Amino acid sequence: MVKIYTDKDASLEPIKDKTIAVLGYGSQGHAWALNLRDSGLKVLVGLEREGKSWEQAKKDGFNPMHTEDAVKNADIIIFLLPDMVQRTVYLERVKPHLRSGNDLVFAHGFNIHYRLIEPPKDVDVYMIAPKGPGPIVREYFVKGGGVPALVAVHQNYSGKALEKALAIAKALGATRAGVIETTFKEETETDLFGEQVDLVGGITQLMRSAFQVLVEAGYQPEIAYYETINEMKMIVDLIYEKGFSGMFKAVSDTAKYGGLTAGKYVIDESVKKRMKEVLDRIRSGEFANQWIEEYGKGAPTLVKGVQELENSLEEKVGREVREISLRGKPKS
Ligand SMILES: NC(=O)c1ccc[n+]([C@@H]2O[C@H](COP(=O)([O-])OP(=O)(O)OC[C@H]3O[C@@H](n4cnc5c(N)ncnc54)[C@H](O)[C@@H]3O)[C@@H](O)[C@H]2O)c1
Ligand SMILES: CC(C)(O)[C@@H](O)C(=O)O
Ligand SMILES: [Mg+2]
Ligand SMILES: [Mg+2]
Repeated sequence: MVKIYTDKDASLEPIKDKTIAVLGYGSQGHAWALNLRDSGLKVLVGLEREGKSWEQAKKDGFNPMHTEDAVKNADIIIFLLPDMVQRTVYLERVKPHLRSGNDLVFAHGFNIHYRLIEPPKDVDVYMIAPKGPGPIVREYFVKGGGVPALVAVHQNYSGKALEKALAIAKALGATRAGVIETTFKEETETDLFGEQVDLVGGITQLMRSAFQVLVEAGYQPEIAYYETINEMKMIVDLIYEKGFSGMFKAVSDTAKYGGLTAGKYVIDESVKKRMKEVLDRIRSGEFANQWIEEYGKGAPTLVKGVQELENSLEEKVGREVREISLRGKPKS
C-alpha cells in the first residue's frame, strides 16, 4: 500500500522563517498565495506586469511586485504560471537572481520532466501537484478541508526537500486530505493523460456527443442538457463519495443493465487503444513538442477550440439550464 502523508506527518517548521514567492496569480496562484498566507507563512506575489492578476492580488491584500523583485527577496520560488510561460520567465527573470540554497517549486512537472527548465545543482527542486482545480483548492481550504496532492523531489541539494514539500502541502491544506509521493515523470505523464482522455477532453467530448445525438434526433435541447450534461455532477458526486458500486446502488436496475451493456459498446476496446496511443505520445515527448510548437504560433487550435465551445448550442442552453439547477442546489 502506498504511503499517504497526512497532517501528522508534516510540519511547517522547515519553511516557517522562509520567504515564499508565488509567481502567477491565476487558477492555482491565487489559491496557493491565500492558503499559504492563511497558514501563517510569508508570501510575496510576483507578476510580470500590471493587469487583471495584479489587481486581484491587490484586492486580496497582497502587495504584488515584478517577478525579479519577488525572486530577489525570496528563499522559495513557486512557479504558478502557465506551463508554456515558465521557461522564458525562468531564463529571463529567475535564473539571473537565483542564489545557492533557493528552492524551485512546481505544481506540475512539465518543465522539469521535458527539460525546458534545467536548474543549477545548488538549489532544491520539488513539486506539490494538487489533484484538483485551483478554485477548489481555495474553497476546500476555507471550509476546513483540502484537495489531495502529489509530492515529488527532483533535486535535493539541502537534504530537506521532501520535508519542505510536505510543509507546503500542509500549508495548502492538502495533508488534511492525503498526499502521495511520486516522481516528476509519473506526475507529468499521468496528469497529462488524465486531463486529455478523461477529466477535460474525454468527459467534455462524451457529454457533448451525447447531447448532440439527442438534439439531432429532434429532442428539446433543454431536456438533452439535463440528461447528458447536468445530471453528470450528481452521478460523479456519488462515484466520488461511494465509488462505482455506490453509484450503481443509487440508480435503477434498468440503468444498471442498460449502462453496463451500452457503456461497453460505446466505449469499447478501440477507445482504449486510442487512449494508449495518447499515452505513448505523452511518454515519447511528442505531445510536449506539439504543444510547444502550437503555443509558439499563438495557440490557434486552442483559441479556436475554446471559441467553438463557447458558441456551441450546449453552452447556450447550459447557461439557461444552469440557472435553474443552481437554484435547486442546497447552499453548503
Ligand atoms: N489550473 C489548475 O487547476 C492546475 C491544477 C494542477 C496543476 N496546475 C499547474 O499549475 C501551474 C499554473 O497553472 P494555472 O492553470 O494556475 O495557470 P493560469 O493560466 O491560471 O495562470 C495565470 C497566471 O499566469 C500569468 N500569466 C499568464 N500568461 C502569462 C505570460 N505570458 N507571461 C507572464 N505571466 C503570465 C497571469 O497573469 C496569471 O497570474 C501550471 O504548471 C499547471 O500545470 C494547474
Ligand atoms: C485541474 C487539472 C486538469 O487536473 C490540472 O491538471 C490542470 O492542468 O489544470
Ligand atoms: Mg494538468
Ligand atoms: Mg491535474
